[in-house]
Amino acid sequence: MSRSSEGRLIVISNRVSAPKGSTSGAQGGLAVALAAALRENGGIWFGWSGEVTEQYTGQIDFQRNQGVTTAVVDLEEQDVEEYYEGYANRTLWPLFHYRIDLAEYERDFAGGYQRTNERFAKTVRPLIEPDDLIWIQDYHMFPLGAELRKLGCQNRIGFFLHIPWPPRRLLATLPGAKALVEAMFDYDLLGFHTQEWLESFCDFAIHEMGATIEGDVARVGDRCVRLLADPIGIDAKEFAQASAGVQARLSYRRMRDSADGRDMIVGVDRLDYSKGLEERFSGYERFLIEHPEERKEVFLLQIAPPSRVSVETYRRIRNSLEGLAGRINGEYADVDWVPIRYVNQGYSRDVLAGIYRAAKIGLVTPLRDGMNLVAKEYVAAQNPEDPGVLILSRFAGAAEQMKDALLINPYSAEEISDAIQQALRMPKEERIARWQALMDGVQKEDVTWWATRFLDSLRQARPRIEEPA
Ligand SMILES: O=P(O)(O)OC[C@H]1O[C@H](O[C@H]2O[C@H](CO)[C@@H](O)[C@H](O)[C@H]2O)[C@H](O)[C@@H](O)[C@@H]1O
Ligand SMILES: O=c1ccn([C@@H]2O[C@H](COP(=O)(O)OP(=O)(O)O)[C@@H](O)[C@H]2O)c(=O)[nH]1
Repeated sequence: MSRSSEGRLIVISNRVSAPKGSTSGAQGGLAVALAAALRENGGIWFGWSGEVTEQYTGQIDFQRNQGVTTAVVDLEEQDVEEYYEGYANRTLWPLFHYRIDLAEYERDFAGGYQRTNERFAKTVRPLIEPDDLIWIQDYHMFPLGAELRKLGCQNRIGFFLHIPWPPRRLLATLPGAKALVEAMFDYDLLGFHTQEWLESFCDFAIHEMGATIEGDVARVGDRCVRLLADPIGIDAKEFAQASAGVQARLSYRRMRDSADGRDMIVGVDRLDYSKGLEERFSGYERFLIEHPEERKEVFLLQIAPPSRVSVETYRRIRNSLEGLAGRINGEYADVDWVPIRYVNQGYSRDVLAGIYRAAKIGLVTPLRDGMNLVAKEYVAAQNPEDPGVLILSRFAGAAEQMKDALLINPYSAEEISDAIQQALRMPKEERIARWQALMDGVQKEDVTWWATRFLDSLRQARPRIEEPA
C-alpha cells in the first residue's frame, strides 16, 4: 500500500475489532482488511464498542494493539435497538438484499439511526486533524459524512458500501430514500464491490434525483461525488500460509478422519436469510433424490454461527433451517450416515482453513451478497495438486470476478443439484485449471489491492475549500 506523508487514516465502522493477528479468531474479513490498511497508514479506527451504557456519554476507550489504535464508544440501549437492530438490520439490510417483504419502515428506527450517526460525528470530530483521510464503512453510517461536514470537517471523506445497492424501484419504497442518497453527495468518493451495484446507484441518482454522470463522477446541481467499483479481497498469502499451519492441519485431519472416505461439501455462512441456506439445503436434497447412488458417498457440512439474534427474522431463519435439516436427515439418514452436519458454532479462520481444504466442494449460494469472502477463502485454502471445486451463486458480488467457479442460480434446486454432480465428477485436470484461474485472481486482487485502490482514489479527490461564513 502506498503510504502517504499527507496525514493519518481515520477508519469509521460500526464494528471495530482489535486485531489480534488476522487468523487467530473468528473475526470477519472486513476487520482484517481494515486493520491491515491502518497498520500501513497509521491512524485511528473509530466505532461502536458493542457495549451498552445507560446514558450516552461519548467517552472514548482507546486501545493500541499490533500497530492499530482503536477508539470505541458505548451506545445506549435505545440506540442499539433503533440504529443497529432497527434501521441498519431491519430496514436497510433486507431492503438492500432485495427483501422488501422483510423490510420494516418505522419512523423510530430512522430517527434513532440519524441520532446515533450525529452522536458518532460529534464524538469523533475532535480526533480529526486537518490532513487526515477519513474512510467510513457500510450501511450503518450513510449520513455520517454529511454530519461531519456540518461540524466543519473539510477533510477528504470516502465511503465504502459492503452490501449490494438495490435496484431503483426497490429503493424508492424506502421513506426518505432521496435524503439518504442526497447525503452521499457529501462524500468525495463512494466505493462499491461491483459495477452492478455502482450502476444501480447511478440509476437511482439519475432517475429519482436528476443526477448526471460524467465519467466516474455523479453530479446533482453543484454537488458531485466520485464513484469506484472496487471488489474487496482477502489476505490470500496469509490465508494460504494459515492453511498449512498447525491448527489448519489438525482440523484438516479431523475432517478427513470423520469423513471416512466420503466426499465433503462445505458451507460456511452467518445464519442470515440472505445467504440462501434453505435453498441450499433444498438443492442438496434434490441431488440426493436425483442421485441415490451417491447418497452414502457424500455429506454436507454446514457451519452457520448465529447472527443478529435479537432480530426476529434471524430467529425465524434459525428455526426454519433447523426444521429443514432435521427433516432431510430424518428422511435420508441411515444408521451409519447422515446427509447434513448442521453446526451453529463459529470457528476461527485457521480451523476453517483446514475444513475448506478437506472439502471436495465449497458450496456458496447466497441469494444476494455484497461480496462473500468465504468463496475466496475456500479457493485460497485448497491443495494446488488436488483442489476442490467452488460452486458459487451468480448473485454474490464475488461472481463478477470468479468466473471459473461453477456459477449457479441459487433459487434453482436443479442447478444446485446438477452443479454438485458436475463437481463430484470433474476430472482432476479441469479442477486444477479452474482453481488456478481462480487463485490467480484471489492473489492478484487481494485485500491490499482493494484498500490501495480506494485510498489512492480518495487521495486524488480535491480538498474541499472552507466556505466563507
Ligand atoms: O457486524 P454484523 O452485524 O455481525 O455483521 C457482519 C458483517 O456483515 C456484513 O458483511 C459484508 O461485508 C463483507 C466484506 O466486505 C462482504 O463480503 C459481505 O458480502 C457483506 O455482507 C456487513 O456488511 C458488515 O458491516 C458486518 O460487519
Ligand atoms: O465460523 C466462522 C464463520 C465465518 N467466519 C469468517 O467470517 C467472514 C464472513 O465474510 P463473508 O464476506 O463471507 O460474509 P459476511 O458474514 O461478512 O456477510 C469470513 O472471513 C469467514 O472466514 C469465521 O471467522 N468463523
